[in-house]
Amino acid sequence: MASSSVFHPSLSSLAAKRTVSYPNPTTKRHTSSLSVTCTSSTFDPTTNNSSPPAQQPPPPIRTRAADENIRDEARRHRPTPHNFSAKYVPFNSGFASPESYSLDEIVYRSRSGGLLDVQHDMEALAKFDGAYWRRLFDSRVGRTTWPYGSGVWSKKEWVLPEIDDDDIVSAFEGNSNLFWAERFGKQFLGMNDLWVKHCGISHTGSFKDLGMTVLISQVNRLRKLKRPVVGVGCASTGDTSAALSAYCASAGIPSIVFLPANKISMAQLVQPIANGAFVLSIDTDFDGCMKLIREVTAELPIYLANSLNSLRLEGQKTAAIEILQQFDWEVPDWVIVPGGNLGNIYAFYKGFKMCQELGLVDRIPRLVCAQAANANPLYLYYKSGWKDFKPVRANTTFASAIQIGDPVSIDRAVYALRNCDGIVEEATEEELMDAMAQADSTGMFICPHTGVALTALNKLRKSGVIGAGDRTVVVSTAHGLKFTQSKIDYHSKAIPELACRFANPPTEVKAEFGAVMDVLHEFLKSKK
Ligand SMILES: Cc1ncc(COP(=O)(O)O)c(C=O)c1O
Ligand SMILES: N[C@@H](CCOP(=O)(O)O)C(=O)O
Repeated sequence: MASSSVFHPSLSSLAAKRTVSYPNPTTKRHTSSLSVTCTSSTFDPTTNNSSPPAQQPPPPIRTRAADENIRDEARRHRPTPHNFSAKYVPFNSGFASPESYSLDEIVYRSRSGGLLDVQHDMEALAKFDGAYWRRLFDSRVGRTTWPYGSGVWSKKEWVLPEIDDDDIVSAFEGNSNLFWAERFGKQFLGMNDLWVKHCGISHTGSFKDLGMTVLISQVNRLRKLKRPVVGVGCASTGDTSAALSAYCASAGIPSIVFLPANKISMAQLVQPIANGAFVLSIDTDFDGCMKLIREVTAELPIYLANSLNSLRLEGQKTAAIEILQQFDWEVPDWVIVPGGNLGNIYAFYKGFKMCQELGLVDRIPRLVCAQAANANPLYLYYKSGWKDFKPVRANTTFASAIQIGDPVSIDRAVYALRNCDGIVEEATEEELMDAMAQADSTGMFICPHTGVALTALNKLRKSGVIGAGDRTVVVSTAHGLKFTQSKIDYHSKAIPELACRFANPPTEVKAEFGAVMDVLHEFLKSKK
């Protein structure tokens, strides 16, 4: 169903609401938003030490001279050398794999044409116990120290351990709020412990910033090493392109974005334009753009920024670590993620799994991947018992950023879901738009993709798979303000195929006291 472009003039003033972060006062388990338990942001691990200093008090907070910037300050405080390292290996083959590549190589696929993964030297990381890592990560939250003020780089040892702080390109992304969706949970789902991880409250308004800071930092390093990278390119449904162009612009690196013509929101289109990217509007869908960018990056010195490039997922996985951190390292029962190209569902799995393997937590949550019914190849595969994967032709959906029929990370997603007893659900256009409207009516302002995730939750609650008391996190992947046209269409009842049951159009009234009083009396009566 096409997103109608009918614009109701009197809806143009619909005001955005802000979500807020607050602790859950009613649950037995104590939780908080990112809490700083230590005072230092300079605490760095060293493998020279055989007994990890888990109980050691944090060193004092750094002070910066008035004429010093945070990069200069970081240079002055070079961290202690360590033995942490990471490299590319064929997906699911482990650190000892005979096939591996340095992260300084330009490589996106294994020799057999399969996916790659960034594999960390887990033995080196495991020399420090879980308490140590928890304490280190907690100590860096809420600081402006370069580069740890970023939610991604505050986990640098687990992301790109070997990159020089000086090469990092960061907008201090991450540390997004995790808020208790009290009214939505109670009113619509009978749940008391429902949370939303708002990855859309971010530099460019989506979770893509988490991965892009890593990829562009590595590109920055490659260019300093004189590797042949003239520009960075991606195919996009609107959010990858926004993040790519912003981080490239910040580093002074040319960016090239392939967008499917007329298939992304106006707000998303203007982002790369404003950031100075070379924008190609191509008469195809996302899958067509993805095919083209893969062909082009094989020929030209343009570095591929889509999540086929496993560097991206190293940043995205930090959202999972952050969720655990925000719950004071307690593990939620469920995490629900909307899926399109399917890198993110694997990134969440990887983040949770690393925390388990390195002893920060003792289990991982069950993951749910939620797809739009109009673009549901993973859902169909899941329903076939993982027997028969077929790419689909993705139909138009209001969840336009996940209108993807041939996801590049299909193998990563299946691996993640099978290893966490995961589930795949789908949402029709009516379901996702109604879920978005209901969530907004409780004070959120979510994107349609989050509507897909909430629909999945609703279905799993109704079938009893997710219990009333289960601690559940819905990942909100983009900011609702990027998708206002879909909300305008819904509240104008301008979508012929949908009933728009929860539309709340403005009441038009004459500029007369009596007329205003009449409508207000009616309104107040209806509220009694
Ligand atoms: C807003 C939004 N939500 C969800 C997704 C799905 O993420 P992934 O492609 O990693 O599955 C995307 C991009 O695809 C997106 O832009
Ligand atoms: N929603 C994405 C689609 C591409 O995903 P990627 O993670 O592979 O870059 C977008 O915004 O472009």
